[in-house]
Amino acid sequence: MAAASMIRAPVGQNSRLAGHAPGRGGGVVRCSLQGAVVGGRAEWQSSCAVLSSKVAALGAHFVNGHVAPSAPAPPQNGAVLDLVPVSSITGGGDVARNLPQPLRIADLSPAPMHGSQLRVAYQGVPGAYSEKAAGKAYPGCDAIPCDQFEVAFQAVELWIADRAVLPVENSLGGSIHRNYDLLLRHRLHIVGEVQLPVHHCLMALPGVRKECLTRVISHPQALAQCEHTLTAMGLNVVREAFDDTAGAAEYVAANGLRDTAAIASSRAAELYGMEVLADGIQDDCGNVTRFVMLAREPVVPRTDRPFKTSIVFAHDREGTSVLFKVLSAFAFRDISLTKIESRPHRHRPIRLVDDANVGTAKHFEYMFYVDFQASLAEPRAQNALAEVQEYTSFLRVLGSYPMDMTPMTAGSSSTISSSDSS
Ligand SMILES: O=C(O)C(=O)C[C@]1(C(=O)O)C=C[C@@H](O)C=C1
Repeated sequence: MAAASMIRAPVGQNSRLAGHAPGRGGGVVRCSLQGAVVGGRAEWQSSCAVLSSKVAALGAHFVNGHVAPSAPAPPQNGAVLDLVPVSSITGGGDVARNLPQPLRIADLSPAPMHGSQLRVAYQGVPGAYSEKAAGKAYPGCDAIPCDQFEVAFQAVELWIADRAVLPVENSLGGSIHRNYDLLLRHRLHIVGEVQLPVHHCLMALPGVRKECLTRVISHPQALAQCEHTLTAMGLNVVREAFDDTAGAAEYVAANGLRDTAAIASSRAAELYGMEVLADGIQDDCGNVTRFVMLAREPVVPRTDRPFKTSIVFAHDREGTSVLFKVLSAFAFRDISLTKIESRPHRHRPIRLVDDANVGTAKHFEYMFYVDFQASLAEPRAQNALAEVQEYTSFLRVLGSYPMDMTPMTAGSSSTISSSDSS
């Protein structure tokens, strides 16, 4: 897995603060499920095309109450697409270099060609757990570091990367809310999941003793995952949030901070010349983070292996019975839920589109995210979703993808195979 130079957010969006900051406004369309849940590969593909053309045609987000362009920018010549050099066609020259270059079949392919290296965006710097997750999800990939979660989404949307691998939940620290919000705001598809055992080290500059430390910096999730152990170690240190674990190690090393330790992976310690003061400081040895793989195109759901489907929905009716009804639609069909998450959404209108393609902005108190264990190719899942659609005002399928069957135990190193067939 080759390391690439980091993709940063534009000036003004960048920060070295933790990446779990509240998001900004965005909008989402209501996509008709009728087309999306029918069986068969051809129908599935054509319904995806319908959904994406609907999204493209709508082409607007509500941002802070205003309509803003939302369609992802097309790939830019040279910067993103690997085009044939003009000089090889024309013999060179300044004029020729400025001319638009012809698209090739490979440029139109939604997935990289066989044998080419998949570019996978992750948040953090080399040595971050997300980089390791990218390598586990796509062995041999070209992992592209991004300074924020949102930049990883944009890298895929702008064709700078083919996939993004982003953390969504940890067995100790819980959900990574920022990524739930971003899943709704962006239009990428979940095409797989990967579970990564997370083993933290406390590290400092070589020669620094624990007693000299006044501060520990790391990603907020990592700090949360080590909270009890840090206290039990008797360290008199303030905890400070940083963008990512490996970035914290790099920061201590680059600034020669002898009063500050970082919590990060042993690979980060090696990469940035740090000394490990304590190994395995997570509060539970079964500490596991679940990552999702994102792509511009969905995978075709199958029934020959265990699949999971992720949805997000909202309702505008009074009372709690809607949630009860939605959950019962799965329970009656014996479909297990693996995750339920709710996110407040009062201040961000969602754009709903009716059958006549007329859009209206709607405010919902909460967005509900549900993962269930079934493939969208299964009739019981299609029926459950058709029923859910009746109870809700907004429903979107985030993805139907192969489950990572790796047991949730630390130290397990089995590799998942994604049927993200690219
Ligand atoms: O900071 C990193 O190394 C990350 O990859 C991020 C992250 C997260 O967001 O949860 C990933 C895995 C661990 O749970 C801790 C941090």
